[in-house]
Amino acid sequence: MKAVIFDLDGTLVHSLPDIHAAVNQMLTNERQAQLGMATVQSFVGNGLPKLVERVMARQAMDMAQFDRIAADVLGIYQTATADLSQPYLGMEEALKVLQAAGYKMGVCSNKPHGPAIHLLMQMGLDGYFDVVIGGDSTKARKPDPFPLQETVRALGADQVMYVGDSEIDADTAVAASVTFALFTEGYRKRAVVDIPHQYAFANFAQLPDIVSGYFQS
Ligand SMILES: O=C(O)COP(=O)(O)O
Ligand SMILES: [Mg+2]
Repeated sequence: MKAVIFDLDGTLVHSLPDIHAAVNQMLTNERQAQLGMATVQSFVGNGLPKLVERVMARQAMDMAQFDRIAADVLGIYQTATADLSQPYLGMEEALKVLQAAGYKMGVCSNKPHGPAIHLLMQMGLDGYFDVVIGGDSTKARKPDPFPLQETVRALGADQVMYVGDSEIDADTAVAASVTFALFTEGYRKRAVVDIPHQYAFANFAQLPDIVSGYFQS
């Protein structure tokens, strides 16, 4: 069975504006200065605990408060997960084409599972995915291969492509020996040539041909 597995933040959805807003709401609560969108973007990718750690380090906040601050950010984000987020252009159309072509689809994200499900539901995307693995769903987070392997296993897939936007996704695919398609318009930090990938695309209209080309090869 053939499956296409997607990353979420910066791949299916431009979710940064809501993440940014949640971080800044927490910073307001803590009487700290606000952070810009680009700074917060550079902190996204390794999951919520890492994001909070990076924000607190940047603001020289007391790390003894980490658990309370992380819970605060999660609580705020859970109440406004999809207020400002935008689906990438053509993404849902590509999912429709892939679903109609018979591919099974899953999500493997470092975003916590609760907000990941909430975001997919709010965007009307939950019906495309049989399995959603979040950053807190398994014993490990990407770039550890385990969550991706777990997504493959839960889908019951024997042939897989992973689609993601970051070097973390690329490293995960390498570690799991899974073919990787890089969406170049998300939150990557390095140049496209410096990120290991078998396929790259800037427009979701290209994805169905990439997927069918790979599975026919
Ligand atoms: O939550 C993050 O840091 C990144 O989430 P992603 O794995 O869906 O890109
Ligand atoms: Mg991502």
